[in-house]
Amino acid sequence: MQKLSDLLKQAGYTSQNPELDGSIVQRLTTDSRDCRAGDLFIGMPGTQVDGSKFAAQALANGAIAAVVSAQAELPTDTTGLILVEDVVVACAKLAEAFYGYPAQTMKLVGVTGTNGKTTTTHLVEFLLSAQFPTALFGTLYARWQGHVKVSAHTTPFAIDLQSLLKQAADGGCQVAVMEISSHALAQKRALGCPFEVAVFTNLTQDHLDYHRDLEDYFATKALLFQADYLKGRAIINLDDTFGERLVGMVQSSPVWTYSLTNPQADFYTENLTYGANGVTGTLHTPLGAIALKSSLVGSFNVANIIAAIATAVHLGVSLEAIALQLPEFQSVPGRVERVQVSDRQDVTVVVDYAHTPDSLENLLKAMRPFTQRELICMFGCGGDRDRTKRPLMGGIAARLADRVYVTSDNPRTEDPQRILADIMVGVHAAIAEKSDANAVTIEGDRRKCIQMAIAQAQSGDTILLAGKGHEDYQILGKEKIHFDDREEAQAALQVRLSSQ
Ligand SMILES: CC(=O)N[C@H]1[C@@H](OP(=O)(O)OP(=O)(O)OC[C@H]2O[C@@H](n3ccc(=O)[nH]c3=O)[C@H](O)[C@@H]2O)O[C@H](CO)[C@@H](O)[C@@H]1O[C@H](C)C(=O)N[C@@H](C)C(=O)N[C@H](CCC(=O)O)C(=O)O
Ligand SMILES: Nc1ncnc2c1ncn2[C@@H]1O[C@H](COP(=O)(O)OP(=O)(O)OP(=O)(O)O)[C@@H](O)[C@H]1O
Ligand SMILES: N[C@H](CCC[C@H](N)C(=O)O)C(=O)O
Ligand SMILES: [Mg+2]
Repeated sequence: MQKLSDLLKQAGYTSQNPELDGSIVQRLTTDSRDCRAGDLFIGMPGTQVDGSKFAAQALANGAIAAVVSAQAELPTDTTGLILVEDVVVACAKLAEAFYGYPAQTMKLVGVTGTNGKTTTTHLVEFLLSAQFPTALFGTLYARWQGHVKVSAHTTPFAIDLQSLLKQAADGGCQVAVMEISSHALAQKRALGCPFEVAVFTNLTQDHLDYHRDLEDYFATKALLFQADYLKGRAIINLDDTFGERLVGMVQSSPVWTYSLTNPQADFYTENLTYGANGVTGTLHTPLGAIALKSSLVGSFNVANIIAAIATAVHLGVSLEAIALQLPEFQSVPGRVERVQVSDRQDVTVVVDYAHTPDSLENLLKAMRPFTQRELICMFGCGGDRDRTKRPLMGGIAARLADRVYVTSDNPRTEDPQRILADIMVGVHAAIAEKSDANAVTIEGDRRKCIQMAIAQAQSGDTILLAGKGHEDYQILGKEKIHFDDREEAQAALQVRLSSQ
């Protein structure tokens, strides 16, 4: 809680309503519908509407004042309005001032990239925790020192982010590791956060509903590596072509590169051996080599591991401690998560969050060597999201799996049939290229589809249920219902067992 005039001054703004200067700000909010007495409303620009339009409603609901864009259409009576040039910047500045600049008391690690953020941040949290109390913010949850809050977004909005940082700092955390989405960078959710480490995992197609094209998506991700955000070291994947480009773009910070194979990189691996139960090999680092052993499956996870190790090394964790700890890391919920209900189970079922062409391809390739008989892929694509990735995912599934089940993911407000049809364009094109046409089943009801895929499988098959991973809901229209691939798979496996 702060006096309005003090808060504005700290954030770098001048008071425009002397009669309100003494008012005590109890909360910051960006939703006029949720305003109450003691709130300072911030009218954010959105994809649907400009929040500045709702200043009058916010004030009527009890807000002390409303921060709005100086460019917005203003009412004749401007009582209670605070005009700023850039509301998004103002929101970030007010949020950090309101919560007392919590990021200044911790070391921040930001992980960006299309795939691997959640996995890498979990690995970083795990490797650091023995030495530093560490907070983790990401797609699944914000957690620190025994507190867990389920996330609504991969990167919290500025006000929530600063509030979480404050709670983590008050809880004694010395490090906060967070996923930084491209949406977050575009919307300046983490503006003002000084990152000691910024990690770039990779960039492949996604989010082209939000970004103009891949170059625009890349330019947005690259913002995290500029001096505004990055105060310490950049850690960049040299195996990714955008990563290679990014190395040349980082001007003001030292860079460490990593690679699975390239000895030019600062961190690279050798002699990797993949098994159904994980991977072993050697990791070369600027401080010497260590033995690598992890239960994570797939070469993409080795990339995540190297990125996490480089981060831990930069923050001062010894190579010995890392080599000792790493084999103990179990898994991340919903990432290559096996569903096992009985020793008698004769098929392998894996739930995974692959929801981009690149992740689906990597996952299918990673599962193939451990598939005794056929590799079966069930997936769908989210509605109100990048439509152009759908046929690409259809093509990948049809080419790399023996049998494909196309179903719904989160249709949101789109017609589910249209999403299935978009996917099928890619499936058909891939099948046309091949003489041995794969079996393809289309079933829009995800529950039924999981039941069919598991019931129809043969002993020794691997069934991949992709796209929703940890999600315990399905979004149909504007409604959110409980739905969990893991629970559905367990039930279907029980039915299969009882009929054997
Ligand atoms: C694209 C995007 O990020 N959209 C977010 C944005 O919605 P919007 O731009 O459509 O908002 P809007 O409806 O135009 O409203 C503009 C402003 O007016 C305010 N308003 C609106 C109506 C009203 O009566 N009163 C009022 O005050 C709203 O609270 C808002 O602040 O602002 C909304 C509320 O502030 C967010 O809920 C919404 O996130 C939506 C739910 C979302 O799904 N975002 C996803 C795409 C996202 O951010 N994903 C990333 C990346 C995930 C990944 O890595 O794959 C993430 O970090 O999670
Ligand atoms: N480094 C990687 N490269 C490519 N694919 C990966 C990588 N790491 C994980 N994957 C695949 O991508 C899926 C999502 O991984 P993860 O949740 O770690 O990514 P994310 O970047 O956090 O995704 P989101 O943008 O949805 O938050 C995994 O389930 C796996 O199939
Ligand atoms: N953070 C991603 C998650 C996608 C998960 C998938 N299940 C879907 O709903 O498309 C997004 O908002 O695009
Ligand atoms: Mg994530």
